[in-house]
Amino acid sequence: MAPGVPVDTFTCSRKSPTQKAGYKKRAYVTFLAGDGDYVKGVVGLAKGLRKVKSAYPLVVAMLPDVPQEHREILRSQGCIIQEIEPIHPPENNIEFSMAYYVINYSKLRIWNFDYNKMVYLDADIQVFENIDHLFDTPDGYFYAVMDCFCEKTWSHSPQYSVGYCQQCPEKVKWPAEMGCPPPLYFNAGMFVFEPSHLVYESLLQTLVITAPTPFAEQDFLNMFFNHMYKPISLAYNLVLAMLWRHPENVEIEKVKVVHYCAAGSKPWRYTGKEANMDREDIKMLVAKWWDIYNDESLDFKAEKSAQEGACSRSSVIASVQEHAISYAPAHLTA
Ligand SMILES: O=c1ccn([C@@H]2O[C@H](COP(=O)(O)OP(=O)(O)O)[C@@H](O)[C@H]2O)c(=O)[nH]1
Ligand SMILES: OC[C@H]1O[C@H](O[C@@H]2[C@@H](O)[C@H](O)[C@@H](O)[C@H](O)[C@@H]2O)[C@H](O)[C@@H](O)[C@H]1O
Ligand SMILES: [Mn+2]
Repeated sequence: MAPGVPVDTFTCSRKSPTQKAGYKKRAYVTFLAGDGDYVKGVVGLAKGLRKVKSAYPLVVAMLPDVPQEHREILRSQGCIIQEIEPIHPPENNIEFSMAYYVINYSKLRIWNFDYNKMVYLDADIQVFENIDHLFDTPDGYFYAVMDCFCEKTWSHSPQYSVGYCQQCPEKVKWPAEMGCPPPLYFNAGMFVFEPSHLVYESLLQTLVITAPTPFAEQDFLNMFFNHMYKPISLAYNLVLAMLWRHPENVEIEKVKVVHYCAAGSKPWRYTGKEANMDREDIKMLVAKWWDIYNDESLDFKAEKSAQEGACSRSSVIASVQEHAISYAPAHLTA
């Protein structure tokens, strides 16, 4: 029998110099797959976070099919590249709302990252005001913004068939004969979470026994985290369709984060031809995205960061700034 190993061999944990007691490893994280043009979204996001002087880095969870050239572009913009392997859903004949959603299950790898708290942002998101205070939300919850069921992409759902939307639950009430209304449902383009190897294992074990559904990993995450989901204000993830579906819920001057997820709204592919894309507010938001993308003063400057060192001015400011987190209005969390 092998000689007993002293118990304390397993209990002592050697901390790296930066991992001092109480040090919280935090970062924004996005996801990049394929050799297409979403890399422009990540560049825009990296520059947007720099423009608002975020104190935290942007990690890119990257699939193997991202070309070397795109990796270099993102490294040159100060992104931290974290290679991940794809995650495919169980064998199925489901028709996803968008065929490419099948690869979005790979997002689940971020739960296995070595950070205490992260803010996930899709690559088609732009941050126009500093949201670092989200890292100070109380632990133990899954923070995200409530989605809308009114777009045609939801035509498969019972909500869409009865005309019900959680954004206006009183407008068309959920029919009593259909039982309880669906649980609050978040858009998975932006969320605040705590990576955990235990949760990661549970996610993967649950995934293999869960039949895929039209909104792929977004549906899966809503099911998995339903018990700890805490809705936060639309200001943190303006799903563009809200502008024409629920304008009464949108205070555009308070919006900090814009999610270019409506059909035809990806700024780097924008033509203005799809439905609603000729709206003045859409044109303004697309132009705002391009202003940041084209602003060379926002390009990453390695030497400047090195001089500022780890404790950059913005990280000191971020650590002392107090911010009230605006949660979703009460009527939306009934
Ligand atoms: O070819 C693709 C498609 C999607 N994505 C990533 O997957 C996320 C989710 O896809 P998308 O934002 O298009 O979904 P939507 O929010 O529009 O439904 C994107 O933001 C990207 O981060 C990617 O990297 N390459
Ligand atoms: O893989 C499923 C995707 O589902 C979500 O996008 C949808 C959703 O918001 C619908 O409600 C809208 O109608 C639709 O336009 C939009 O594309 C997430 O943004 C994305 O990150 C990803 O999880
Ligand atoms: Mn998106």
